[in-house]
Amino acid sequence: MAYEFGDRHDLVVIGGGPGGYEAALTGAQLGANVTLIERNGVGGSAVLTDVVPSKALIAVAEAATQAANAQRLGVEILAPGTDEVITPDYRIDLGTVNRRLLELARQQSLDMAATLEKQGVRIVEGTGRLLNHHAVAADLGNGEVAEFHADTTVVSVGAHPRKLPSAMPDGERILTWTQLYHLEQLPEHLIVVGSGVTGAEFASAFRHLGSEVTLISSRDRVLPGQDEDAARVIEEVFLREGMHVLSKSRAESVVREGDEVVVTLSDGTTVVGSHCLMAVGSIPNTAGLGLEGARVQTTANGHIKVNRVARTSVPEIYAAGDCTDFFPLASVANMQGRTAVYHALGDAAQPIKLRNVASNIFTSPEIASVGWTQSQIEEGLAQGVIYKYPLEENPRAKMQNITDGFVKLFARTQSGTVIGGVVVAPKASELIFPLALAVEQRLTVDQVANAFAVYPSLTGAITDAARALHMLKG
Ligand SMILES: Cc1cc2nc3c(=O)[nH]c(=O)nc-3n(C[C@H](O)[C@H](O)[C@H](O)COP(=O)(O)OP(=O)(O)OC[C@H]3O[C@@H](n4cnc5c(N)ncnc54)[C@H](O)[C@@H]3O)c2cc1C
Ligand SMILES: NC(=O)c1ccc[n+]([C@@H]2O[C@H](COP(=O)([O-])OP(=O)(O)OC[C@H]3O[C@@H](n4cnc5c(N)ncnc54)[C@H](O)[C@@H]3O)[C@@H](O)[C@H]2O)c1
Repeated sequence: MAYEFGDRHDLVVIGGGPGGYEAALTGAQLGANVTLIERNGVGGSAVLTDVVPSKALIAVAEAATQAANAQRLGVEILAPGTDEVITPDYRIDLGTVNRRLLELARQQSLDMAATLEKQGVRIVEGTGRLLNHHAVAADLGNGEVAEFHADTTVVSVGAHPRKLPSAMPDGERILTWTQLYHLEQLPEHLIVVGSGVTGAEFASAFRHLGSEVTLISSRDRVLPGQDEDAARVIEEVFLREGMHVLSKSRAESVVREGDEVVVTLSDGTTVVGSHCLMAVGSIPNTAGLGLEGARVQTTANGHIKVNRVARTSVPEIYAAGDCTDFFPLASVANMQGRTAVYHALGDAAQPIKLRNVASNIFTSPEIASVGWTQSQIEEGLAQGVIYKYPLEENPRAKMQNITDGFVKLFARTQSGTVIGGVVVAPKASELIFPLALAVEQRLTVDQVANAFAVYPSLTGAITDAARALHMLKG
């Protein structure tokens, strides 16, 4: 039957992570006929191996350190039935912890699949690939292939851990982050190769869980590309907590020798541990997708090029998430998936402003940021002034014995409009939202300062920083 413009729109989504899930849900809500092809589980790597289990593991690490924090505030812990003050020891049963994390992830994946099905989305278990700009195939296993007509296709296939040929993971002692959740026992000595966000988060978590940790950083400091003051705070905390941080050290090879792993650095020195986590970046899952045949353009690294409404070089094909050349965050994947479908189906699509994306690094303390960065301001890419307010001056922080961290605010010279900020604090992920709102809504430092912050509260540090920038408008 000939297709008539205005017929029910066939939307096919390949990949059910944050990008694909949101695209499918939005499509169903807008009345499209939606098919989602997913090969592993709805929720994607974000739910099954990346965000959900890692943040749940970090919650365990935080719980493990609470007794020590309480002691610093003067809480005495007594041996049962005595007045003897003891320093409590703790042990992590990693097998039990991991089973809980995987179950949490599995359940969330099932809940998300159920939500999609309730909205009328057809979920196809299989591996999707583009046939052309109006047709998608799903390999269902056993040689079976299903084909779908697509008025619009959204490709949201994510990425997988990068592996170095000289440091191949064996799933037992040399691991990618997706393999950590099968460990039964806490690594005695975990060597983390790569000090980007993934490496820093796991190094912090495993140190708090009780492992000896060595972090191998190829740059001169951890968290390259992040706010320098923030990275300095984290590195100081890591060192204070007994982590070994090797900077300007590139891992050339990682090999297993019995129950040990040996990491050889580029200067020839070796580091020996019980386990090694490879956190050296990700590769987009775009090989074999039929992109070239469909004339979808990619970058040299295989990321799909998209514009601000997530459209690719082919107007009927959109792409969202880690397989694109945008910022690899679950929140961005979500926004791209939604925006793509709004745009394709003729609803009001807001082009995505990457500058306004709030992000957080779940180390301890956390680092949250939004907007322009200090280095961009210093390079003259944005006109702004910078104010840094140390948390140790904040009354609530003093009460809670928080000594590390700060709130940093960036405001446009003259107008005083908030253009960015960084928060380094426990739960910085919760504190960044007022700054994200200020950046999105172009609030001035005076408007932020005039809002009431609860006294005493850590958000008071945000209004105090905004107040300190008041003179800008003068
Ligand atoms: C350790 C770690 C922690 C992270 N923590 C955070 C965090 O705290 N906050 C945050 O915002 N971001 C975080 N991220 C980033 C986040 O995980 C990604 O940005 C997010 O998963 C991207 O979503 P996506 O939909 O693009 O891809 P994914 O979540 O990877 O989903 C893609 C899906 O596509 C499927 N697929 C692939 N190819 C095909 C095919 N051909 N056919 C059918 N299905 C296919 C896969 O099975 C997968 O289910 C973290 C990343 C890592 C590695
Ligand atoms: N909390 C979060 O939101 C969160 C958490 C994890 C990841 N992510 C997302 O994933 C993205 C990627 O982060 P990532 O840390 O996985 O990858 P990355 O590419 O940012 O970092 C990998 C690091 O490994 C280093 N490296 C590579 N080879 C090495 C070697 N042989 N020896 C030593 N170091 C080596 C690189 O120089 C780099 O600094 C982030 O930008 C972020 O968007 C987000």
